[in-house]
Amino acid sequence: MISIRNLTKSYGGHTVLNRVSAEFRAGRVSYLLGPNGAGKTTLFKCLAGLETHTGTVEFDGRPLADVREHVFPVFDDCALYPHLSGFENLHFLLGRKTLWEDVRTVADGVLDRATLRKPARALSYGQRKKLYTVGLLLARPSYVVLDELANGLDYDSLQWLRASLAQLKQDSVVVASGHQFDFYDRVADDVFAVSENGLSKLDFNHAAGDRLEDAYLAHHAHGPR
Ligand SMILES: Nc1ncnc2c1ncn2[C@@H]1O[C@H](COP(=O)(O)OP(=O)(O)OP(=O)(O)O)[C@@H](O)[C@H]1O
Repeated sequence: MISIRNLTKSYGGHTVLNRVSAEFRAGRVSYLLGPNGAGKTTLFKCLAGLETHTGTVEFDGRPLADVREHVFPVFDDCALYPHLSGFENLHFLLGRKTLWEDVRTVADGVLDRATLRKPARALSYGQRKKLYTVGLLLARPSYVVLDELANGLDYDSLQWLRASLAQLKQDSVVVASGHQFDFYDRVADDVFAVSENGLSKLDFNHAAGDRLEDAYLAHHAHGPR
């Protein structure tokens, strides 16, 4: 579990998150929704130790410093070393050499060998996203933080990503954000809204047919404005 307690993050005089608390549980995908600029990426940066903040973040009761190698954050830009090949970038992401045979077991046809041999600067936005997802599937980290991973993926890749997230969450805490409600409708187990400096858990049960758009609109109508 990832536990956040009274986390506050400000940039200069602008408070983005004000004393927010939440628990993201293992075996579930915790999905964060919220308008542009609400603070989703900022929260993820705090979870990954990339921003200073007040309040606490614990990973199964331990501070980030103790578990850092088990935390795998993926940000929207999917930063890669541009002059290195896809394979070499996987090496850096995983801390070990990665063979095509390893990739093939998880890539399921969405990323081929020739693409991984190209320098990363020649990869499309969607291919970079898929490279990171392959890295995740091979690393099997305990804590996964995904900022807009589904952005830019084609139809088949989205089906693969959905199945990949279902696999990943079996032994991980997965926290994700993104604006594609129709994709996350069948991915999200727990839903949190980031708005007005706050973070609140919404009533949502995808097994009962709940829709994220309805949950979002209800929160928007009745939540803090
Ligand atoms: N380094 C920074 N310095 C100053 N302000 C920042 C910085 N990073 C983010 N902000 C501000 O913090 C607020 C939250 O930004 P953030 O990127 O977390 O939003 P978001 O919810 O991820 O948005 P989106 O849905 O557009 O990705 C915004 O007002 C943004 O301008």
